[in-house]
Amino acid sequence: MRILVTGRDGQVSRCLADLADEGREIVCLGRPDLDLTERASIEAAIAAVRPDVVVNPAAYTAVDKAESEREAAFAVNATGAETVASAAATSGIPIVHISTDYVFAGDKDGPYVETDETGPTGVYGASKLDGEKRVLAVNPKAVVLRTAWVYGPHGNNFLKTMLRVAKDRDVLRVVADQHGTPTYAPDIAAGILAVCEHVLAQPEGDWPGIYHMVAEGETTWAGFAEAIFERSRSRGGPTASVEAITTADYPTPARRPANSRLDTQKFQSTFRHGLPSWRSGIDRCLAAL
Ligand SMILES: NC(=O)C1=CN([C@@H]2O[C@H](COP(=O)(O)OP(=O)(O)OC[C@H]3O[C@@H](n4cnc5c(N)ncnc54)[C@H](OP(=O)(O)O)[C@@H]3O)[C@@H](O)[C@H]2O)C=CC1
Ligand SMILES: Cc1cn([C@H]2C[C@H](O)[C@@H](COP(=O)(O)OP(=O)(O)O[C@H]3O[C@@H](C)C(=O)[C@@H](O)[C@H]3O)O2)c(=O)[nH]c1=O
Ligand SMILES: [Mg+2]
Repeated sequence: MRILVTGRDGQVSRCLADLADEGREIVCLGRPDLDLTERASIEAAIAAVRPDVVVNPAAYTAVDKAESEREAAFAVNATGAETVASAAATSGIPIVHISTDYVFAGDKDGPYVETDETGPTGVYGASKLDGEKRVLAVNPKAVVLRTAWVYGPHGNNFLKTMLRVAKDRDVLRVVADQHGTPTYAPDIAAGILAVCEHVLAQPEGDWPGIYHMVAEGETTWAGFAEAIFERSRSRGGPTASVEAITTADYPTPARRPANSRLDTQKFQSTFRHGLPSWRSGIDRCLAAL
């Protein structure tokens, strides 16, 4: 199996690269070689690599900055995603596209299922939602995987921010009224691989569509921070105590959903694969750092 992955230094791209082995070639290409805003660079990459499947985790992911850079966010997350999907479709190649829990408004009581109404609260979520629709419209062999709260050893994420800030401070104020599921990037990469294998094993199967793929369980950002510090402390790493605050106490340019828990039943039953608990990723991440 040969997989073309967009982006080279992203959290998920790097973890996919780590899964390459004999019989599984994983080619990660980023800017300037592959630029989501340059159709020619995508076509050239597909022609050169001749992949069995294309995976698209590259994205504009700066949630707050997107509020003032709407065009840049849509150029990558909406138009760029469409371009990757349509270039793949031209060669009859399936695409696995990565999306986000931030497509939801967050006012549902329970976990969101794939058929629930969307309603992004910010520009980033809106651009990702537009990307999902475009990908599904232009490539009949498209899988859209919505994941959430990604953390891992590579790149920037909430876990690394917490460890960094804890070096200088004893108490961190963290919002406790946004509910979701931290998901470890290497587990996301393994999940993507399971999807690729299924798609190639059953080319005519009934798999195209949207799926929710997050770790087991749920927490809040404050709960995640507490768990990070508990595990870090026990390993002799940086630690701090967490003061639970509300979203109103922590003003940001972009509004985040209060609830972005995702139901993963459809993903698990279709692809016969489940992700480990969000907690179990923390120790693995600290060990890898
Ligand atoms: N991070 C998170 O918490 C979550 C992420 N997601 C989604 O998961 C996917 C992976 O996220 P993650 O790995 O964290 O993202 P990162 O922010 O770690 O990486 C994004 C990558 O996209 C690349 N990129 C940006 N613009 C372009 C472009 N025009 N052409 C080519 N590459 C580009 C970046 O390159 P460069 O390094 O050069 O900037 C970077 O390598 C994304 O689609 C994201 O929307 C979903 C839920 C949560
Ligand atoms: C750093 C920090 C953040 N927060 C809050 C702000 C926010 O509500 C929440 C998370 O902050 P961050 O900016 O790290 O996370 P954010 O950029 O919102 O993360 C999102 O990224 C995109 C790409 C996604 O797709 C989402 O799934 C999600 O992971 O924690 C605190 O309360 N205290 C703090 O010290
Ligand atoms: Mg952020």
